[in-house]
Amino acid sequence: MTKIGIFGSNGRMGRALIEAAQDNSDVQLTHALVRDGSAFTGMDVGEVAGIGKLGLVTSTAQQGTELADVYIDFTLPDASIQNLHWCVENKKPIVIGTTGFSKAQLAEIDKASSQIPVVFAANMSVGVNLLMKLLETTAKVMGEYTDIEIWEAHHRFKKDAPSGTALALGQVIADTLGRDLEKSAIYGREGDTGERDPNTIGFATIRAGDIVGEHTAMFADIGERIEITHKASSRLTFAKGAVRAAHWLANKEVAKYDMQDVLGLKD
Ligand SMILES: NC(=O)C1=CN([C@@H]2O[C@H](COP(=O)(O)OP(=O)(O)OC[C@H]3O[C@@H](n4cnc5c(N)ncnc54)[C@H](OP(=O)(O)O)[C@@H]3O)[C@@H](O)[C@H]2O)C=CC1
Ligand SMILES: O=C(O)C1=N[C@H](C(=O)O)C[C@H](O)C1
Repeated sequence: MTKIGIFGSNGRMGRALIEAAQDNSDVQLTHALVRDGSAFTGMDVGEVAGIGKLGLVTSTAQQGTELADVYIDFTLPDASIQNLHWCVENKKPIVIGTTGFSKAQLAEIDKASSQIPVVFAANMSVGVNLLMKLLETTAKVMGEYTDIEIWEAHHRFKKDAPSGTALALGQVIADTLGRDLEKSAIYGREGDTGERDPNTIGFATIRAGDIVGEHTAMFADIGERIEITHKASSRLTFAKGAVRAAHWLANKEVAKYDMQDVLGLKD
């Protein structure tokens, strides 16, 4: 049994993680954190998640360092880095699902991964991680001569764009084709753009209503195109993946892992 802690327990993902932990018999939720001074401090976690009382109340990072074996963080980049430092100080493995990190923050995650085990993935669903494998194959077969476009849609509350998943999909394609994503990426188009440069990878973003998360990668030629799409209809799919990752990470060596490692999808 892995004892897990959740940062940002009152967030959209925090609440889904509480529910997912309840549904997984390999783990026990023993530490549910909220930010210092949060109005949610001291509330029953089940009531925070809307699933009825569970007999555990939320607390802050200061209120215990031995309360869980592995921590899960889906917050915002600055908070995530703060939580990562707390895990390094307390030698706790961490699963990070937050997106939108700056380059400097990504370097901090790399550095922390030489001190504690870290799973870091922009998307914890099985479907998106399988989609990444399909993209490798598609890019190998069609990537050199097709126009590659990635688009994503998310709810109105999302703060970062393009989504971490869209960027990760672009990275898989760029790596497979031996391209530098920073040089190939086009983030939206407007005005007199001229004809399409065949070496670019285009990104488009939709933010609307309560869309949980949708991603499509398109490889378009004259005469045919392939579109590979993933649609998430519940945050529980990400949360279940993250809880599975936390249990998997409990006894792993110090290193940086991703969901492909957790799911055994690496060649
Ligand atoms: N990897 C994956 O599979 C997925 C990743 N995500 C990513 O997870 C992240 C969170 O998404 P979501 O749950 O929708 O976001 P929410 O805004 O609903 O939740 C954010 C949480 O972070 C807390 N938080 C924010 N700032 C701070 C801070 N400075 N100090 C302490 N706590 C803080 C909030 O607390 P408070 O309410 O007090 O501000 C809240 O609990 C995003 O980056 C999103 O892209 C989302 C889904 C799947
Ligand atoms: O903010 C979200 O909600 C999501 N964010 C992740 C991302 O940026 O890729 C994953 C998922 O699509 C939901």
